[in-house]
Amino acid sequence: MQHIKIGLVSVSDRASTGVYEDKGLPSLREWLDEAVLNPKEYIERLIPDEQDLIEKTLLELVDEQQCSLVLTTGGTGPYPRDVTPDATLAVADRLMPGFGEQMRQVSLHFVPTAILSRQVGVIRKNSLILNLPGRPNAIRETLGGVKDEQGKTLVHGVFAAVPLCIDAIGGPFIETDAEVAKAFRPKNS
Ligand SMILES: Nc1ncnc2c1ncn2[C@@H]1O[C@H](COP(=O)(O)OP(=O)(O)OP(=O)(O)O)[C@@H](O)[C@H]1O
Ligand SMILES: Nc1nc2c(c(=O)[nH]1)N[C@H]1C(S)=C(S)[C@@H](COP(=O)(O)O)O[C@H]1N2
Repeated sequence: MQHIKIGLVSVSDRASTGVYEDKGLPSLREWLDEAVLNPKEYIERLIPDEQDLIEKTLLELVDEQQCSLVLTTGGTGPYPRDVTPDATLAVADRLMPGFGEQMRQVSLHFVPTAILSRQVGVIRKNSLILNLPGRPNAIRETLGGVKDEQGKTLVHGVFAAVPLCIDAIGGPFIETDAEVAKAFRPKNS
């Protein structure tokens, strides 16, 4: 299996200044460890809600570290200091609107305020960047989707589409644990 480098960015004023312990990075790692079977290297950053710094961090993770996937958590809402989507759009080569659309759809199954997240998905160079909401539970919810008590998928999480997207931009072939997030690749793709 191919090695994959993944950038993880927790954007939170309070977690980055120690007001509370950051649960964003551990939750991202925990979910990815369960879902992705490839050997993985995580590059992690915990930063405040500052647009310049978020942009610089994304540029470093994509251009210098060459992460194939970058997941951010936090700072996607309507509050004045929520600027993660703005920073992500500023470094984007191409928009992938389906990721934001689907995450809001999935999240509506958990919270009626799902539509307040301005989260986006974009491609920069050979990297896919996805914004996730800041509540630690939102990571599992948006990536994994909605499952019934037997674990059967009721609504797909967005991770089902991540491996094919990364194939398309020249990244490593991602294999997943189908119980956690079944990667969908159309036949002959
Ligand atoms: N990185 C994090 N670690 C732990 N808990 C978090 C984190 N981010 C958010 N939360 C929890 O989710 C709630 C809502 O998150 P939200 O992103 O709206 O925080 P916020 O109001 O933007 O503040 P901050 O940027 O300081 O985290 C927070 O009050 C907190 O309980
Ligand atoms: N799956 C999921 N999506 C969610 C939420 C959540 O708890 N779970 N919270 C919503 C709320 S209350 C807000 S304000 C927005 C933005 O959150 P953020 O600023 O922490 O990124 O995400 C929304 N999307």
